[in-house]
Amino acid sequence: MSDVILAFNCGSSSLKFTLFRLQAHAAPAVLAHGAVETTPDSPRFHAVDNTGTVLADCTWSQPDHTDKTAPFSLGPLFKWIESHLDGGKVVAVGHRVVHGGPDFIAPVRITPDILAQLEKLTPFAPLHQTVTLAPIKVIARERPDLPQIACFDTGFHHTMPPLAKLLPLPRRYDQAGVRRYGFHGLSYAYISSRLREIDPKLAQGRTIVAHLGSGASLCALKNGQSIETTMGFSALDGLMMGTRCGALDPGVLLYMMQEEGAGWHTIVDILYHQSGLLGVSGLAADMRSLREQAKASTPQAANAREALNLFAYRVVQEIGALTAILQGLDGLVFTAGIGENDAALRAEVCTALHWVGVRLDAEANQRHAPIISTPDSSVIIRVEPTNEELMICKDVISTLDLLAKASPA
Ligand SMILES: Nc1ncnc2c1ncn2[C@@H]1O[C@H](COP(=O)(O)OP(=O)(O)O)[C@@H](O)[C@H]1O
Ligand SMILES: CC(=O)OP(=O)(O)O
Ligand SMILES: [Mg+2]
Repeated sequence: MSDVILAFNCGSSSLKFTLFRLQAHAAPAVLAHGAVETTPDSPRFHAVDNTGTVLADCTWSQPDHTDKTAPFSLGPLFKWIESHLDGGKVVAVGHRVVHGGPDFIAPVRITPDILAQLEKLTPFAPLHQTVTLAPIKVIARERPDLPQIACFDTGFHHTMPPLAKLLPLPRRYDQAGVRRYGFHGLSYAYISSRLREIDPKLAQGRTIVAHLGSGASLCALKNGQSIETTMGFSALDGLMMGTRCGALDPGVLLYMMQEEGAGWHTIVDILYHQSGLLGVSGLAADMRSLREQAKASTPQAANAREALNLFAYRVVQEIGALTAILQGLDGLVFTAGIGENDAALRAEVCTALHWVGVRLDAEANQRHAPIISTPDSSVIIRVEPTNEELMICKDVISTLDLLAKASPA
């Protein structure tokens, strides 16, 4: 009977999951992956196997739960998993937890005490932390005997030098944990380990990884370790995103408060949900949809084009800053939904980086090839799919020392 690990990668509107089968002498094998939409109006469940064949596509009615911080059930998901495991058994669950605060760097087994400590970090990432802790609470309620491991999005950036973590505020804020942490660490940890496999020389050099998804950030890697990143204290900082503003003059917040009487809830909603590509275009947060709408000759399409241009401009601007911190650039890796799929964005960014010695192979870029720079480019440009779920699975295996017990492949 095979042991299976369930990895959750929880976002604001969906719970993505991947099921891995443990193998004694091989990498974990993907059995299925999918998503549960947890918004009340669309409790949709979708799953495919490792070849992309659809295994499930249906809606689930969700019973109401009194615990408003974990208001859904994962019973139907576990039932579905168990009916598709051929006698296999889920032995542990790993979760991407967005904020580990100053103390949580390595993955940790969740106990009631650890959960309480993670909840205390909610003010650091009010939306993400609540959302990523919700499935942990649901499973603790519905499957109390199942070991659960928290894997932190902030953990990978603990190697940033102290100066990169310090905010220019009165000292008491740093003492209260108000400092720069960085996010998307599971994605960067995966890309860093992947580079060691596919390009060991580059892995030892100076590389910027561009994780461009709904949330977006850049990470400066030196010899495989994070030395700087564009997100800081919260997942609002840095690049412009789908609905988030990215770095913003704090004077704008003062203006909103003073001139519009905006309170915490209004400001959270504007900065997290109404800004970024959505705010500037007035049309959509989703890059693919915006690219389509930008083709029209309407005034709204002009706004869409400006939103796309600003997105690229911010990426170029922040790559410039990270290149200065790295004191040069050997590699640039594009990853996540936009980074992996949007050839136009990559082309715009690379054209603007001509001064650093970036030379793009336009044909390779169009077909999303693994290497999209020309041989004479002084910077190697790569497109590499991220795999946060595999990192979560590996963290679960090492934390619980599961490999010793795994059956052969
Ligand atoms: N073929 C594509 N071309 C351009 N953008 C794409 C494509 N496929 C996905 N995207 C964009 O990727 C983004 C989502 O990225 P993803 O990494 O899945 O984000 P998240 O995990 O944060 O939800 C969306 O803006 C989506 O439009
Ligand atoms: C930290 C963060 O921004 O995560 P996501 O990209 O999933 O929103
Ligand atoms: Mg993501």
